[in-house]
Amino acid sequence: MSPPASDPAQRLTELPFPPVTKTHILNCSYHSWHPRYRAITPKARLVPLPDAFLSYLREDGIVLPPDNEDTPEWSDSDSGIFSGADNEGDDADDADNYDPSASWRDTHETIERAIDDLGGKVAPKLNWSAPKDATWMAATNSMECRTPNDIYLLLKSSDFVTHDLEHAFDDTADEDANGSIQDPPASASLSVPYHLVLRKWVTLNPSVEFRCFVRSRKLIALCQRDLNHFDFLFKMQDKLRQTIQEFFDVRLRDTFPDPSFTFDVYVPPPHNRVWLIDFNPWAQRTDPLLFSWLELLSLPEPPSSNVEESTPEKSDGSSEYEEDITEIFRPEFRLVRRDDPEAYGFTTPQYSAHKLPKDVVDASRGGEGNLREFALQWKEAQALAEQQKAEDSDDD
Ligand SMILES: Nc1ncnc2c1ncn2[C@@H]1O[C@H](COP(=O)(O)OP(=O)(O)OP(=O)(O)O)[C@@H](O)[C@H]1O
Repeated sequence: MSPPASDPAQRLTELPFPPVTKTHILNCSYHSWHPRYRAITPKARLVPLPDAFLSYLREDGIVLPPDNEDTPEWSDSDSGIFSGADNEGDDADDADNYDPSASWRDTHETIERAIDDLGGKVAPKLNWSAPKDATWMAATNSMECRTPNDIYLLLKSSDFVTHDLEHAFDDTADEDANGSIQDPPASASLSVPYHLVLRKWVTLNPSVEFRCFVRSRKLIALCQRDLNHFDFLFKMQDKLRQTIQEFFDVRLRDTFPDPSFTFDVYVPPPHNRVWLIDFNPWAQRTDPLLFSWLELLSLPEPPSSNVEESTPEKSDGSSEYEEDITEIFRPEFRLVRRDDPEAYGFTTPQYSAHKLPKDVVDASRGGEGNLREFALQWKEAQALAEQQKAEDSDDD
């Protein structure tokens, strides 16, 4: 679940969302739904996270535990981002001895074992969000992680993960014992059972990832997740829609705790098996991709039986042509057409708002290593500026 995309036009409109509660958000947390849907998700391990690990994630700067097997690929104590095993000089002696994982060693070891169990390569996420916005920090330029340190680097660099940690219950209401809506208690975020989700790494083809929208237990719409044009999808649109509809009817419609939600799926060739990737709440914070929330809230709903009730009757009460004139509701399935990317204004890469300003990146050209180092320093400068601002406002 990424932080809400800013859509000023939509923010100006009061959207008629039903209240979103803490329970709705928790129902979409991987640790809540995974036990029920384990058989239809890619193989994964969940590691419960102790407070000490959460404090580590929340700390400024990126200090990685000593990596005893390899020399760390990059280290720079001046940038505030380094591996504890690779520093020289007086100041660095302290860093040499410093192991941030000392207070959560068990967790570190559990993560190591889980990576092994999953074949040596994993895609990490927290309860709701994957660090998709931080892949530029990784040597692989992807979310593929082979060591615990690969995972910590991605998690600590990601704004999406920070959103899970600090803002999971933003804009939610809570129900009291009588079922009426209240403001959430200030300490709400303390009660999240945080988990690290490690999914066995599979090379997914982004063209066959889809987001599906469910209102009142009816699948009303679906669309691509990757916003590029893929010609071949148009030929198989009906088959994909039918496969996903059947998957929803059999697996999710009556089992997900909320009546309205979104889910993401992967439908690899030959497109007759569906993998569940994720759930998101029926809320403005979920990216509606090729739809707008206003559309999703007002799209017509299918009749309950999926059958048009107005079949004319013969005098004996039967309806001879019922089969022929029955209308089957089909959820609206949007694909990106050839000219859409420009028309919709999404030619900029996804998540770019969470990366660095283009000028800054351009100015730092000169090899991937330099760019990464420059980016790290830039992040640290930003953190220092924030800290200075906070101190200045305290002085006032
Ligand atoms: N097992 C896996 N191996 C490799 N890549 C994966 C795996 N599972 C998911 N991915 C990729 O990671 C992407 C993000 O995963 P996921 O949807 O769980 O993250 P998210 O943060 O919840 O996303 P959103 O905010 O869009 O809901 C997926 O679109 C998919 O491309």
